[in-house]
Amino acid sequence: MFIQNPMPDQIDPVLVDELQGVCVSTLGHLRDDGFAKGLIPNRRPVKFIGTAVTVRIPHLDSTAVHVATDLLRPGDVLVVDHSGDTERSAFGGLVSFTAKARGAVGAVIDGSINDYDETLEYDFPVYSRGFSPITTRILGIEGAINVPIAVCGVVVRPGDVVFADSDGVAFLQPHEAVGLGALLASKEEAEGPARDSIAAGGSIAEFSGARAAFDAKRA
Ligand SMILES: O=C([O-])CC(=O)C(=O)O
Ligand SMILES: [Mg+2]
Repeated sequence: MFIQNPMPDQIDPVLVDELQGVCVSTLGHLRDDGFAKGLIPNRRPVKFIGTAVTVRIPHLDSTAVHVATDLLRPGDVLVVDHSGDTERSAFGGLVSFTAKARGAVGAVIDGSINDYDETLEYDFPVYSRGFSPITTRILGIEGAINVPIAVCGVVVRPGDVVFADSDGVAFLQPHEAVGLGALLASKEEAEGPARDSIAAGGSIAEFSGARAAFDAKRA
């Protein structure tokens, strides 16, 4: 059976701009949930922020990936739940070429990819579990587009914010991203004076609070 829900509203371009200026790992200093643990990028440095268009496929059939890829809009990110399969790739050169041609800013595949060199040639950023030369087929068995999916144990809804850079991928609901760029920027800006102080002989442990926390429980 196939499901195709409408394309999600795209995230506010202001949120995209705000998150462009900050690091995913700065969010990782503040929370543990929502990260796609275990995925690697096809290249570094990498940075993309966009709207999740979700796809779930079974192990062997990538029919829904091809259909969804045609629907991508500028600013979208293709996010694929391959139902736990890593032996077969459902994402290769032609899919990345099409995604890029539609204006998508990246892809996040909870599965393997193929045509690795081609993805680089098209300069299309893809996070995945790795690489496989064995691919899916167009079998018309089943798949779902724009439904909630699981990516590395994280629930991703169509329209979620995909926040990716060289350190990894975070998924946020749009309301969680409001004001987040400013919060992360203020945290990063605080490191400027810390660097100046450390360069002059100051202490990272004083800056971070580690010295005080350590001493408070020192045996
Ligand atoms: O077609 C596929 O499913 C994967 C592939 O090789 C491509 O995208 O070029
Ligand atoms: Mg191919």
